[in-house]
This record gives sequence, structure tokens and C-alpha cells, in this order.
Amino acid sequence: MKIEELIVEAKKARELAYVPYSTFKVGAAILTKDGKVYHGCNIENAAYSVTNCAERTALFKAYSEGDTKIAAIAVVADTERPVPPCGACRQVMSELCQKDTKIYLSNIKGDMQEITLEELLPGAFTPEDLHGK
Ligand SMILES: O=c1ccn([C@H]2C[C@H](O)[C@@H](CO)O2)c(=O)[nH]1
Repeated sequence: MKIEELIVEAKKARELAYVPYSTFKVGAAILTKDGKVYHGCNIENAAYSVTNCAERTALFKAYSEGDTKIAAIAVVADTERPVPPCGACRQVMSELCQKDTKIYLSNIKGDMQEITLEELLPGAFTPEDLHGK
């Protein structure tokens, strides 16, 4: 699958965003190493802090189906620059994506930025830290 096609899937996912509070729609699409696509949108809540971002929705969908090998993830929002994932998503991506996962940040007008996990969250807290290694 081409990068542009994965971004189109993220745009489709964005249309399903449940955003009555911010009205800010975000979409994500994951391509697994087996070639399957998972979609995710942001899902808000009247108790604002339990909102789930698009990136985490897509990753949790893939993991909960047993698909943990993530080839690529694309994220799209209507932002001036390619949408920057929030801090919580960076932490989750640093653990649930792999070192070689391709990460594409994009926006509705078509800008695209490829970024690595290490660039997204340098010095992330890892499972190794938790286990004292
Ligand atoms: O990368 C991002 C940034 C923000 N949001 C969501 C959270 C909230 O629903 C809305 C405004 O912050 O956008 C995402 O889904 N992904």
C-alpha cells in the first residue's frame, strides 16, 4: 500500500470522529505488517479527560485484535502543519509501534511529514525502565 493510500484511509477515519466538544476531527490509519488496515478517530466525552485520540484508538483496535506488528501509521487533521500527536499518544506510540514503523503526519491540505519514533519522543519511558534493566 502506498503512503498516499494510507493517508486517504486516515482521512476516511477522521470523518467518524466523535467531537461534540472540540469539533476538532482527527483520523488515523494503521497498516500492519500482514497488510491489514485499522482505522481510528478521536472520541470525546463530557468528562473531557477520558477522551481517546485517533492514534490511540487505531493502535488499541489493532492490538486488541492481536495485530501488534505495525508497518505504518498515518495521522490527519485540519491543521496548518502536519498534525503533531499529543504527548500521551507519543508515549503510547513509543511502546506499541516498532522502531521501524513508518510514521506519517499529515493535514487536510496535503502536507506530509515523515517522522521516527525517536524524534517523536526522545528518551521515552520504556518497559525496560519499568523492569529495572
Ligand atoms: O494528535 C492528536 C491531537 C489531538 N487529538 C484530539 C483530542 C481531542 O479530541 C481533540 C482536541 O485536542 O483532538 C487527537 O486525536 N490526536
